[in-house]
Amino acid sequence: MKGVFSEEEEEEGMEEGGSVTLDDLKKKMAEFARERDWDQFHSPRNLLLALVGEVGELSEIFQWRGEVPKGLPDWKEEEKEHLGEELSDVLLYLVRLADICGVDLGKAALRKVELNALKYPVHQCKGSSKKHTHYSNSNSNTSSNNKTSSLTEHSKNGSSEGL
Ligand SMILES: Nc1ccn([C@H]2C[C@H](O)[C@@H](COP(=O)(O)OP(=O)(O)OP(=O)(O)O)O2)c(=O)n1
Repeated sequence: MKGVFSEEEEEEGMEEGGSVTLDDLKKKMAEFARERDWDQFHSPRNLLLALVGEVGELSEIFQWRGEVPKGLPDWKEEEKEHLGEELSDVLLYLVRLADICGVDLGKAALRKVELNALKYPVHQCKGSSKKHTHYSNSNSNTSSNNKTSSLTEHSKNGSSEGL
């Protein structure tokens, strides 16, 4: 990875990946594209297609292997390295797509986690992998409008500060 990170970034620990933020990746991708005069190619549609292509490459790694144990204990180092590369391609295109579309991905994802928690209340779905529609008769917060207003109420109560 030498040469990819500035001295400052290496000191901050970005080289080790420990403290990398979505904002760091967004800036890296913007710089990567600008340096190559590739902003012209990084349109929403192109980035979406590139993202889907990389999801396909990621899927190929697992294709035909059957279920694999968590942590991938039997995989060779080079197989895990390859997996890391494909996961990264997906993440990088996703971060770039969000940036080009003017979406704050970190903020949107945190908000989505809150919405998910409202859609899947612990007391209703603990230990069950059923889709939220399974609970829709007993849960009035299933329409998207209701979800949003519930989230707003939730935020007002101070449970989702900063979202
Ligand atoms: N127009 C492009 C082309 C590439 N990349 C960056 C983002 C991805 O992280 C990576 C994708 O590069 P490749 O298209 O070469 O795909 P792979 O790295 O998967 O290589 P290959 O398809 O040979 O397996 O490079 C980019 O930002 N914009």
